[in-house]
Amino acid sequence: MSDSFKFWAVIPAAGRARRMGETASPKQYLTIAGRSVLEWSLSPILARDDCAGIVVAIAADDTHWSRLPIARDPRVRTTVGGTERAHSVLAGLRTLSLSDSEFVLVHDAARPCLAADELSGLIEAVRNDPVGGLLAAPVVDTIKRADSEGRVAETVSRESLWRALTPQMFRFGTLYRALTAAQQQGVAVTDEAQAVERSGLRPRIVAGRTDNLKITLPEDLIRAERILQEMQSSGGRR
Ligand SMILES: Nc1ccn([C@@H]2O[C@H](COP(=O)(O)OP(=O)(O)OP(=O)(O)O)[C@@H](O)[C@H]2O)c(=O)n1
Ligand SMILES: C[C@](O)(CO)[C@H](O)COP(=O)(O)O
Repeated sequence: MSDSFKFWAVIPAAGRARRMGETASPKQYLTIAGRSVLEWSLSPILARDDCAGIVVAIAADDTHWSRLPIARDPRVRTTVGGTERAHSVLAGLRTLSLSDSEFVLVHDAARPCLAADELSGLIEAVRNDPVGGLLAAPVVDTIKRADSEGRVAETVSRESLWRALTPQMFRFGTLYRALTAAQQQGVAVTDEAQAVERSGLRPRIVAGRTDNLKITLPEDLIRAERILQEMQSSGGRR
């Protein structure tokens, strides 16, 4: 019997990339290893048969998206994002007509190095989970909290600390209600899991790859390009 599991993806791509400084275009549209960051981020998701479709939340004044070849893919639609990442994700959810139990996967447009095996790992670990979950990487550095003078206030135990990555995958009803509640309460959640945690649930942590980096600062572009070139030379998205 064929597996009927399907998920929709929401891709927040409406950011202004302020931490990148002056660039030719917002970071999600910069070209690395021959393709835009955004197209790299979408490609492992579009390569899956269980992806029912993708909603990309773009800025209201975005002039880049329509020039990308992927904009002509019938499985990909766009909507206008919001002032915060969480608002852009919620805008994407609002375009979907899904039952509460259907899954939605959220992946940053600024994470182009997502590997196929890592994506599969999340989906297989979460598709039967009652809450949902996220890719994350264990914290391996010693963590310091700084004081107002830029000196060490304390060393924070890294025991059981993880860095949240994306994708993060939750059932539509759980995520929609959690993000709506956070917005109504004026709470700026920085990932989907935080909103779900605020609703009293505990998302599953799934170990992701440390090279699933988010392009945030200029030096991240070079790192991401090297990772993608290594992926290509080793025969595709691992
Ligand atoms: N209002 C926003 C803010 C961010 N994002 C998206 O969320 C992802 C992660 O956000 P981040 O790395 O912070 O991107 P920016 O907000 O663009 O970066 P900055 O904070 O440096 O401006 C990115 O794909 C970004 O496009 C979004 O869709 N809508
Ligand atoms: C969602 C995220 O990528 C998980 O680490 C991160 O929280 C996004 O933060 P940003 O400040 O919106 O980039």
